[in-house]
Amino acid sequence: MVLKKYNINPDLALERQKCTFDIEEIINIFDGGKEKTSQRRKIEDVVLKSGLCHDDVPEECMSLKERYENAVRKSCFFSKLMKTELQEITGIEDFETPAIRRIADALFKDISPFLLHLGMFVPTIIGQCTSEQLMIWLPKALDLQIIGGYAQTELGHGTFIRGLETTATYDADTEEFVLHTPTLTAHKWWAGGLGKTINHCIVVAQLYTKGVCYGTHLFMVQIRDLDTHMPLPGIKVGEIGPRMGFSSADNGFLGFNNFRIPRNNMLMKHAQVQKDGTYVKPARHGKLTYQTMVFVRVTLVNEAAFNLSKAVTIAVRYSAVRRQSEMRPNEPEPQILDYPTQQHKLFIGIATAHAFQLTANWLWNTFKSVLSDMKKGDVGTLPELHALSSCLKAVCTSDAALLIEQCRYACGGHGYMLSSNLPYIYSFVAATRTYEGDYTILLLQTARFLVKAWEQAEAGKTVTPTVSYISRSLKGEKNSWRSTDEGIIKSFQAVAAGKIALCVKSIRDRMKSGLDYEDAWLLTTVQLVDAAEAHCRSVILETYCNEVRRLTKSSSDNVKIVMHQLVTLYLSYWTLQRTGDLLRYSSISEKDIDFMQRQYEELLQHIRPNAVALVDAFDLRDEILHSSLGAYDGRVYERLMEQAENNPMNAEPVNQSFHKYIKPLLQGKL
Ligand SMILES: CCCCCCCC/C=C\CCCCCCCCC/C=C/C(=O)SCCNC(=O)CCNC(=O)[C@H](O)C(C)(C)COP(=O)(O)OP(=O)(O)OC[C@H]1O[C@@H](n2cnc3c(N)ncnc32)[C@H](O)[C@@H]1OP(=O)(O)O
Ligand SMILES: Cc1cc2nc3c(=O)[nH]c(=O)nc-3n(C[C@H](O)[C@H](O)[C@H](O)COP(=O)(O)OP(=O)(O)OC[C@H]3O[C@@H](n4cnc5c(N)ncnc54)[C@H](O)[C@@H]3O)c2cc1C
Repeated sequence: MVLKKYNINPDLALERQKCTFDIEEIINIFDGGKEKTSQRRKIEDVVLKSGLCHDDVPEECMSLKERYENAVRKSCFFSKLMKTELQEITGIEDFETPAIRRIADALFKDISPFLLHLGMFVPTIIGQCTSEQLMIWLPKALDLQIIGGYAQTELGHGTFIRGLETTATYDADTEEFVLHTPTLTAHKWWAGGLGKTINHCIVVAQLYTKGVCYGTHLFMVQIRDLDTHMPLPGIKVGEIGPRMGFSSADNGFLGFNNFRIPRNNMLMKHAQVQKDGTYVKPARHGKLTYQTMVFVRVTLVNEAAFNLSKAVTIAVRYSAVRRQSEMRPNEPEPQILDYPTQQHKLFIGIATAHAFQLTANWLWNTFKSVLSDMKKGDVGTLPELHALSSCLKAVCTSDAALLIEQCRYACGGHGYMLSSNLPYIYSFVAATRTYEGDYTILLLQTARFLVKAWEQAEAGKTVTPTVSYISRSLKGEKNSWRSTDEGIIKSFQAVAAGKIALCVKSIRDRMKSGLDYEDAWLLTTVQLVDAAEAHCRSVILETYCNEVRRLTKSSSDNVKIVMHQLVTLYLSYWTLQRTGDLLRYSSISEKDIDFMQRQYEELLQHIRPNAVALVDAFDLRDEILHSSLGAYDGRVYERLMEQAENNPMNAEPVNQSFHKYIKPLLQGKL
């Protein structure tokens, strides 16, 4: 749609006058510097001027088939733009640059069928291929001569990768692998782009050679003819059907009937099958084939932050424009943003978007540093990265989904309109809580690491920095509550340590009563998930505080103040959410809790004048927000009416169903 130009709504104009800080300063902090901001804006200008974002009818009014076809059209032209103008004008060659990710949302209100190509296919080639394989596939994939996806999940198994049923059996006579789908439940299911778009696919299958199964490995498989796009003989492929979201992309199913691929199509950076069928196991770590999942989990923390920033921008701007009820009899209706309960719903969204964005950046740097260790042959830091990326992916996507839904509640009935964009944002983020490792499963992975860390610390060994609080707790350090940043973080660490201690005790007690380790673990999993979540909270709180302090060192005082107000709001909010835990594991008193409650309520008032400016500082263009409620000019009612008038349902005054059904019904002739 072409966005009509309106004058700024006077309420929003007044809000912007109240701002106490330089918005540009905060924008630069989150972009990573002035230059990055200007580079991002340049990219956005190119894409927005390209005309690619235009739809003749609103996306939500198209049929599923039309939505898919429209998204393919845009993906192709956007890919061309990335290869040509964007590279030439900005000098940017990296598809994963955050600026490309952000502006992609101006094209796709839902998602691109090419997402998995860039999000998983290319990263898997980079992470799992030998240098020879890389030279064959990477240039083609980057140049989009081949388009790929990542087919791991099956109809019967998603979480339990070791339970996957697809087989890849090596035939030494022909030097080929035979891919086969032995059962109904072995069909690949869900892979993005698989339904209709891609011609290549990374397939995860159980490797058999010389009659022995060596577990799951990755294979590059061409599934469609490059010219006709017809499925190759031996391949059964299609779309799985309508979903809650992801409607403009094509999630697919895939079955193999003894389908042959060359030996060299096994991705052999870590494990190999030699020509005679001899298996060479990975030299360093058994789970290196899971690396793409770790990469995506890291990027999903960023997705949580970005999508939450969109939702809260929409809801805060709307709340500044919307007037409802009265605070005192006969007074004019206030902006709903003036209600403390509305501020309570929304300001935590702003603070959380900051917390997650800074945590995402920190996690990304940790990921890069672990990759560089691994390149040198050191896999020692991988378990901690796995534990961190697992819990952060779980907690950040889950919190973001809840807060986005809260933003929708904050917009009342209008938030329910698809044109608000809140339902799209929610259904996208709700899926991220499940895919790439379900919430519970990933927290249990972190819990496994925490219990091991506890045992190591008990044995007097040094543990990694993110769990060093365990050693302090084992040494008998008692928590004394202080309502400072450091004090609160320490208390949250005490909560995590207390919960891990109880898990360890429960497991041991259960084993003493005769259970084996597996059963003792299983019966403790409710507590283990809880302990991993508590650990994750302490990591987010600490990272957020540290990063704000580091990044605002040379900022103006006003930016320091407002950024720190948000940090304090976040710490107070979580303290109040977790009073039960804190009363149990820290020395917090009822008086302290009263103080935190008052501090929290005062902070809502302090932040209130800057609320609109703070969401403006996410610097999200209207074309990215796609929202009738959240546009920069605040012309909510004009846009809602515009959307209604453009609704294809209103193209004819009387719908044909009246003549076909209603009239005959009215006349008793049906
Ligand atoms: C033109 C178009 C424009 C668009 C452009 C936009 C630009 C886009 C660019 C970027 C955007 C990025 C966004 C990306 C979005 C991507 C969309 C993704 C869609 C979804 C995809 C998927 O879902 S793929 C499928 C994912 N599946 C899963 O995650 C399954 C979850 N299950 C598991 O991971 C495992 O089964 C599980 C870990 C649960 C258990 O594994 P198991 O082998 O059984 O291991 P276990 O016995 O429990 O543990 C043994 C041991 O191993 C350790 N370990 C386990 N996993 C890992 C690991 N990953 N790394 C390291 N170590 C691991 C574990 O801790 C144990 O250790 P020890 O305790 O023994 O020491
Ligand atoms: C939109 C979307 C896109 C996707 N894209 C892809 C893709 O491109 N490629 C791909 O391969 N896959 C993809 N997936 C699949 C996704 O990775 C899986 O759905 C996800 O990993 C969860 O696995 P599952 O569906 O088997 O859930 P299940 O494992 O069946 O989980 C169901 C429930 O059982 C619980 N549960 C399972 N095991 C345990 C356990 N051991 N202990 C305690 N509780 C347990 C879970 O917590 C959950 O509550 C996609 C999924 C979605 C929704």
